[in-house]
Amino acid sequence: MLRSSKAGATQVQPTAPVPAQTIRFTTPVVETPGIFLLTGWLWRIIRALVLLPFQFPVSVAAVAVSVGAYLGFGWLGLAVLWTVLDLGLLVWWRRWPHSFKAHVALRVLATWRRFWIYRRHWQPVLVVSGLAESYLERQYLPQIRGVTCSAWADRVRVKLVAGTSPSEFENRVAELAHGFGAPSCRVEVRGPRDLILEFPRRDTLADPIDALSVPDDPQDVDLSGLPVGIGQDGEPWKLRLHGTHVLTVGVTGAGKGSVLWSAIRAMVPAIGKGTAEVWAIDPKRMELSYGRALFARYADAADEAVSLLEEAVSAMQERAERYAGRQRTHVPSVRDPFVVVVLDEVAFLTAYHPDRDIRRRAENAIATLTSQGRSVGFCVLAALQDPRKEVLNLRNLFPDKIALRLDEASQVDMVLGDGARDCGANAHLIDPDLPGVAFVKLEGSPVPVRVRAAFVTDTDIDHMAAEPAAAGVGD
Ligand SMILES: Nc1ncnc2c1ncn2[C@@H]1O[C@H](COP(=O)(O)OP(=O)(O)OP(=O)(O)O)[C@@H](O)[C@H]1O
Repeated sequence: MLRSSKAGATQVQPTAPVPAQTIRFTTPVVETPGIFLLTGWLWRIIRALVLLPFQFPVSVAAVAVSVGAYLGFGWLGLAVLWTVLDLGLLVWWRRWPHSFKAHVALRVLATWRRFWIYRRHWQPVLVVSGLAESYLERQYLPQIRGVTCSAWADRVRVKLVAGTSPSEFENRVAELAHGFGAPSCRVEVRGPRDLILEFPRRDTLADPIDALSVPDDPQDVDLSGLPVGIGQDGEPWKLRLHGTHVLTVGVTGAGKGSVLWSAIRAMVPAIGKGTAEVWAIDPKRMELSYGRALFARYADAADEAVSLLEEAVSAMQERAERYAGRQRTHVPSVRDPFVVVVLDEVAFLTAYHPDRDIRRRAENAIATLTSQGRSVGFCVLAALQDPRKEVLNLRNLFPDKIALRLDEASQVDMVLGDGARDCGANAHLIDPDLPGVAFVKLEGSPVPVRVRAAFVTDTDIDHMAAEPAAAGVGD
């Protein structure tokens, strides 16, 4: 019925000119001659063959030597060659396992994963996640420049399509991780159009870490790099306290206590010698009270805590006055020890306490300590559950921050700075079964790295407290 012209409906072919448009310009379709296609393919094959020895020198050499052995000595020659080669590899593996792992095992693994995981899935994953670019009806994909493997992760070096930015990858870390079957993905920008995608193969931080050993000699305590845990790459996580202030943020049960205690533990020899002091504020009375013998000052009630903070401010100012015009940096000594004010749940004093005067005094003292204490050997190491500005508007006075498990995605950038979540610091996705796992920005690393604090048990604290007590700390 509708097809009938009597019904008043006119059928118009989509490509037919509409009456008002008598000439319609369209792009002519020109068929590519077969010779061009063939030449294109030939060029690619020749280029790949020429580049092969440079890209995979060991594999190409192995194939070339095998072919030579076969041509020269037949099957027997080939069998002898491979037997000798295998025995050589066996001896290398048994005798120098680390070198074998770095030069053989991880390289073979990288080649395998490059082709089997990344090359094979590259186009579908990038197209579906929206990282393929189209221009004049042609599709452009970022290129894989290389894949390397470490003991725990694959690092895929990528050349970006001109005109795109790393933020497009940063916004799709979840899609990439799922697409390549990895637990997470981290983006590291190396230079223009050059970035690395890091895909862990397994979680190296899945098992709790026992309290780390403490050096016997106080001289060996490095206050600018105290070992407090392990990084995802298996290297020690070193926390700087001297010359900075540290804010540790995490929901209840995230493991803030383990960060505080690991830092205190790493300082024990210096505490024993008297070149470092811990002034502890413990509003919950649960976290720090166990190791009271280690602390030069301790307070739990709010008014005492504020007095302690004000005392720290006075001591800091007295030291600054003495140093003025004479000394620009602090060197820990028994006369002028490095003082760490450890503040558990700082919001109790600055936001939750009902007395306005307590809140104001606490905030003033913390602001003074954090803004003036660094160069004269005073450090504030604070723990906090809720990083919002309403709770702690002083958070920007802490140069170093640790993001343990957080409640919301938006809190990641509040703690670690803008763009941290885009780089893969998904602190809000940390497994609740992994207390002590955190994201931190380390010196020398432009992107946050995943770490786990060592777990200091009550027994460890007992042992720690025994030695400095003997040395007179806490009297
Ligand atoms: N680094 C760690 N490794 C393994 N287990 C840990 C670690 N840190 C904490 N835990 C476990 O998680 C529990 C909670 O840790 P912790 O009390 O330190 O959390 P928190 O963040 O301080 O919580 P709250 O704010 O409620 O005090 C601990 O009792 C311990 O069993």
